[in-house]
Amino acid sequence: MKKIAQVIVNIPTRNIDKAFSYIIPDHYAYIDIGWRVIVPFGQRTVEGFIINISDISERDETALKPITDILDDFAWFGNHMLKTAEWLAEYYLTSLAESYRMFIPGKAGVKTQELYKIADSVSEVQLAELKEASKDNDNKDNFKIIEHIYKKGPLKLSELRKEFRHTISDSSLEDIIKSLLRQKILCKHSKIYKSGLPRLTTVYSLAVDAATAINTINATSKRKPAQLRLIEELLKYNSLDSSQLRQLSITLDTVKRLVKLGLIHTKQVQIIRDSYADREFSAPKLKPTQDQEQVLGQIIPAILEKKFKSFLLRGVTGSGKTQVYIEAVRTARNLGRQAIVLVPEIALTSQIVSRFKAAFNNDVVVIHSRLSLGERYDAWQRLRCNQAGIVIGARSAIFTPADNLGLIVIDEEHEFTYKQEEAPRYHAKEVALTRAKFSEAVVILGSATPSVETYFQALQGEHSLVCLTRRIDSVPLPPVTVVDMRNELAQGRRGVISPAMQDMLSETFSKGEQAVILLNRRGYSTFIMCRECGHVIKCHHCDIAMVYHAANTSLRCHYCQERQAIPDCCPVCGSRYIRYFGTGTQKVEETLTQLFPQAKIARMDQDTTSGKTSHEKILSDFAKGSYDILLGTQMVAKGHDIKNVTAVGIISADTALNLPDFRAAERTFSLITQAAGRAGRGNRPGKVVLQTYNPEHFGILSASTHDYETFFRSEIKLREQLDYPPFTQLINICVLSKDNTEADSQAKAIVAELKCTLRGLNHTSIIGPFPAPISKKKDVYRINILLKTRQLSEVRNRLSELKLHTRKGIIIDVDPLNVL
Ligand SMILES: Nc1ncnc2c1ncn2[C@@H]1O[C@H](COP(=O)(O)OP(=O)(O)OP(=O)(O)O)[C@@H](O)[C@H]1O
Ligand SMILES: [Zn+2]
Ligand SMILES: [Zn+2]
Repeated sequence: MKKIAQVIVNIPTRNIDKAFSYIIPDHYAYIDIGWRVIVPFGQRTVEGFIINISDISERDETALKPITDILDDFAWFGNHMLKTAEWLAEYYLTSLAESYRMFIPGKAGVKTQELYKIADSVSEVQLAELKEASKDNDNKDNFKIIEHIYKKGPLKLSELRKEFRHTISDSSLEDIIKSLLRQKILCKHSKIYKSGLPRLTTVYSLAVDAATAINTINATSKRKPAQLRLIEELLKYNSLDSSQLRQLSITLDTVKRLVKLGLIHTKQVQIIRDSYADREFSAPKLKPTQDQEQVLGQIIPAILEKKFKSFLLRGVTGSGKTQVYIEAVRTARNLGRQAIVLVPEIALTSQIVSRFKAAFNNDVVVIHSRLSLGERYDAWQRLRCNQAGIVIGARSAIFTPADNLGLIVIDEEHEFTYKQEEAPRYHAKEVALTRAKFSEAVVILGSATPSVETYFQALQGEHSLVCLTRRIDSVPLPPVTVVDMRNELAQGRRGVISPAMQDMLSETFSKGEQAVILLNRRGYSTFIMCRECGHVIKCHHCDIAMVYHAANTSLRCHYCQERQAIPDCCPVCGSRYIRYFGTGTQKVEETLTQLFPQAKIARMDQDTTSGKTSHEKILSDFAKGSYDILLGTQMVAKGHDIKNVTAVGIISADTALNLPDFRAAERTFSLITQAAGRAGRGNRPGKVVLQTYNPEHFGILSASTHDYETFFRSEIKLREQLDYPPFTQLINICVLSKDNTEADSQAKAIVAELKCTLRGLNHTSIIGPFPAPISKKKDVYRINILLKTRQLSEVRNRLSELKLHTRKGIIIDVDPLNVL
């Protein structure tokens, strides 16, 4: 008996939010839940995912359309992947398609193209009549087009345009096509391409023994030398593909002749691209230290048990967390289970990739943003056919279609990059925990500065807390000298580099050691302010301060890229005292060059690292010792392990403290601790100088002693007093409109709706509406409504009934990390 499939169509519109039913035709009777299929949808043909199968009723048989094609010869979604996708849509209030498609490389398995073809109903006789009619001048162009399509088969509009570009104008071409469609002479035809298809190549090998081949050639051919050489090469290499033939300067003609003679076999084989195949990795084999053994002693049994369990590995900077991950992954692999390792950003973490590559070789697949779609498919293909079992990647790698997942590692779990800032607005940690529950896998969350939420969960027993409290070989953490910049100013020292920092640096360079200097900003000087009236130059489209760029002495908006010249006087009060505020990397670089003319400086910020490999290149050159100083924004503070770095300077520790965000202290603490943690990781002691205007702030104080516990205890008290996460959970609802009053009234209407929907729920409050801190972005006004609740799942249920997320101009962010 026929069956019905419930199919999620892969169309990323927010207003379709259910599955549709299709008949499974007899010839696809074997397909099942989790398969990717092609189905008709309105006028279109689209990709879909089967999420359920049921029996057919008589009524269905006539009412429903059948599935037209399948995309793979296996179920793309394993059971736990389906459940994770379903959870994702429910938790983050997004459409089903938006969440299922996360598991597809490039988010879609097919591409569609509109073609024009002669309608099937048009007969030869009719065509002849049309030809006759075309002798009359008016219809000449019409028939030219029909004839061309008749000859060539279905064509794209662009192909027709190109063909007739000299004879028919674009607009009349379109008019003619429209009229032919109306007359039903032409019809539209959508062609579906599967994307990321395996690449095939032809491989040639000998079909007979060498003597037979040579004898045959000698007997039949004049152009012997080339053919004989081909036989010789085939004897040497066994088989050759077309690119190898090209390298050997053997023409395809030669090959074809021998194929014709039956001397050579041809075979199509799939090429699976491995973008790291040609690179060599080496790292010393490390024997786990006693501390690492003790941590592994808790993690390994859990992996062996093949049950869900999560660990928070809190290990001070340089305590050897990577080696713990490696041993844990080895355990999972020995069981034949797969592992996903998430890192905040591949370009900044090439060291961890190298260590995994050195330990596991080709068993590791690296997924990064520079991979082509084909390469991404291949990476996943390698996993499917067991050529590889370990995936390393940034947050989206959590959606890797691995069927037999045993372990998920999230390194630097506190990093904000694990949250996606577009729909679905997921946090990779939440997805990892959910996916691991469904697949009975172990999760390791690692960090020297765990997020307040994660640490709180661990203390509540949600994750097992395991700790590495010392650096490898008990190397001490670097002492931090705090410089109070207010004192510096009071004593007339206005330089961006204090004498204390200068002393540290000269000492470092005199010993041939290296320094990292962190500046939590970008650009030369950040914004421009009038010293008389306080006016700040802002972007007209985005309501945010324009940033000064010295390179082209202009102002630029970092949201919309709008440029503006620097005004000579204040546009509000006309004062000439309009000056540059703040300090950027370029300015610090100039100062450093003046102070240390011999020092070679590598600058790393968004301006210098827009190129393809710059991040990795700058870091690896610095690691090789090509530079004395690595200077830059946050990105210089992350993850790297360079033994010759003994000094770290933090120039403006507190810029992050002033963000309108309840996590400002946490961000500041972790940034400083991570930066300080780059110093003295080898056998030479490290040193840190930290400049600040808020030396008594608890975040800065505890960072200066690398004291996570103390920081956490103060911070958690504040969170409790103010009823912020982890004591509550937040949902941000952002209303967008080009028209300010429209945005305003819509937001008010939504608040009224929410009040009604959420009535009677305890511990739930609606804050706002209020303009978002960046109240206008690219000419769109933004108004926030913040929900704070201790009953997230109930609030979510009610919001879901309200179907807010399917409305236009509304962004819902569950557990937002950024409400700017
Ligand atoms: N068992 C070991 N024996 C010797 N050296 C080790 C061992 N484990 C790790 N190391 C070395 O210790 C250094 C620090 O390790 P790793 O980079 O993993 O630290 P981490 O905990 O990830 O630090 P961070 O949080 O600062 O990134 C590395 O150079 C690593 O090679
Ligand atoms: Zn002014
Ligand atoms: Zn702008």
